[in-house]
Amino acid sequence: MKRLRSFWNKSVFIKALKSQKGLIAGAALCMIGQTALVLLQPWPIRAMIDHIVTYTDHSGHYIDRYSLTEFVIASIRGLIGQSHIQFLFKNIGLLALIYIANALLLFLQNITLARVGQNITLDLRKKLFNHLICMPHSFFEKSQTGDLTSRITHDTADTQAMLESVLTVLVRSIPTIIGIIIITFTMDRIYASTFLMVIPVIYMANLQLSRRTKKALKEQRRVEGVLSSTVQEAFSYHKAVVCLSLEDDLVEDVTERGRLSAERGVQAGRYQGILSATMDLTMGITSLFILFVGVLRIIHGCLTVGQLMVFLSYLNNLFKPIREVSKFASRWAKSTAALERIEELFSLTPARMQVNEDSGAFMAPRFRGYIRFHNVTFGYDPSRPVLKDLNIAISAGEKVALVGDSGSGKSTILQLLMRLYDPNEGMITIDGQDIRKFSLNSLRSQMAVVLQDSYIFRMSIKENIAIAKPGATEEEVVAAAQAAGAHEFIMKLPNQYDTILGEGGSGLSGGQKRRLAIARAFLRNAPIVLLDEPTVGLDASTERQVMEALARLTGNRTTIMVTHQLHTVVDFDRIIVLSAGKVVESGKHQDLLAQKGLYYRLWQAGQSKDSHHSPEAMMAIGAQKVSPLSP
Ligand SMILES: Nc1ncnc2c1ncn2[C@@H]1O[C@H](COP(=O)(O)OP(=O)(O)OP(=O)(O)O)[C@@H](O)[C@H]1O
Repeated sequence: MKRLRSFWNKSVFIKALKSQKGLIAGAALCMIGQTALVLLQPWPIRAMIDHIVTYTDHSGHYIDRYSLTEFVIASIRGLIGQSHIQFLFKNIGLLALIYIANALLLFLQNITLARVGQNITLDLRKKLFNHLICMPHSFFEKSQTGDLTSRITHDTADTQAMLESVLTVLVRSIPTIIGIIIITFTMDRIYASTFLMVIPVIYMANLQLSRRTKKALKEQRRVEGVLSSTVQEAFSYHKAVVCLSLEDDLVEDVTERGRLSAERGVQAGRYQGILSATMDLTMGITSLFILFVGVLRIIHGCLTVGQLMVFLSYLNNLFKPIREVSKFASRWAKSTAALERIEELFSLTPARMQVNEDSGAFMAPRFRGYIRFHNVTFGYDPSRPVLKDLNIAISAGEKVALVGDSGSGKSTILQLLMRLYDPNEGMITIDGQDIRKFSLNSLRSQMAVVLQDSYIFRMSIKENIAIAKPGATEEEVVAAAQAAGAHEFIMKLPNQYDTILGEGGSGLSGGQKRRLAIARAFLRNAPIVLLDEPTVGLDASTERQVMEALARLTGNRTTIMVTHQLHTVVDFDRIIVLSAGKVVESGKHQDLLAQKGLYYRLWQAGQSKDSHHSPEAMMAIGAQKVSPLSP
């Protein structure tokens, strides 16, 4: 009960439902109306039949008396004047009204349910995406993107079925079945008992066959899921497929899975065929049974012919609600499974993932760029700190390199500065103000970031650059590309700035992608520049071009660059050397080399890869010429 109450109060789905209560009530009213009409429907028929049986001569003598014209005239007279066939018009009119009202209610119910379903799906998708996109990167590293996508697209849509089946069963099917039972019992208790016997027969036949059909369909979907992953993988890794000559194997694999899927499809089709044939047969046999017992009841004088018609009509109307009830369990299971998968994601908000904006957060003023880490301790898992009691001060306009062993916490420092995470202890300030006081947007928009992966989206070059500054003009985009040294290669592309880039920037070289990222950073015109391995993986000449562009970008902005390529930062104002989350050395390149500590060893290790930059040689020639990032 407690769990249910907590679900009721906290569930995102229930909240979405509550926001649609007006429309849901509307759909429920339509269903209630339909239930009443289904129960009413046989009564005019009963009235007509009993009237005919009681008052009409059905010996057959009069059949030849009327010609067609006389028949039409007599009917019209009956309609306009007092006549014994008035009852016919009255009841047929009533039936017509029932059918029209039923059609109208069905139409209203369908459009209302479609609207509610779509609103709920939209609401869930929006909230879920919003929730997930704010998760830290580590979450996506651990999750399967395909699974997350499926939860946002399919599971949110499956919850629609839940609402529809609950409403249908509670408001239409069960009340219809109960209504029919009550009415038939008030008419003829004995006959109604035989009538009651057929309900479990229809229910069980339906349940058994739907289960088997569902199982076959589920198996088919599973095989198709594997098939689509294989196809997706083959297309995504097409280059590897060609290089490893995997085409024939893949064709065989896809054909085999396709064959399995087709087999399951045929099996499901067979069950569906058996299901509908069995349902038709059950319906026929139960109708015969009801007819047989009904005629006996008439012969015994316990029932009128009209009442028998009511029973037969109700029997006909019983099949649909029973079918709906028997399908309910499986629909409910499917929808609740989808809902659980959605709620599971919403519940993923451990404290360490939360970077909340203070209620009193304000727009940060334009930064000068004085950054300080005050006794910062942080761990992705707080019990295992990555940074320990870290103190760093970076003056406005200073260029600082963060170097050190792999895993020493360099990139984490940048992430804390961008507030992707908050320190477990200590504080980070910019221009003397705790960064938690600023609104996240005003903080992050004052940082230009260039990472080793340039994150090129599937859109035009122009749009790819302009995302750094919403509303940027074409002139601004071109100026940023020029400053980043990207303009020349862009102009050589077939559609220049309008060239649509492939997924992940396919079609561009690593250096070109990096320059697009720098163009974005230029456009942002931020006082703080954060660079995380911006030249990794580039050849010497491309690296030089990228470093030249970066030198223009950093200008007199506060710059923090994380790198393992020490020769790119030799002329930085300061190099901070980290080891196991602590600052172990700090100073200029030459001084650090002279200390012969960790930096010296890292430098040496780097030089063994590139003999041109031996420490001695560097000390001799001076760093100034090596790095284009010289002020
Ligand atoms: N999202 C994360 N979740 C959990 N642990 C993480 C996460 N990101 C990094 N770490 C861990 O934190 C430590 C520091 O990582 P960080 O990326 O800051 O180091 P780094 O010095 O930049 O390393 P590298 O030079 O290899 O890029 C590493 O042990 C890493 O495994």
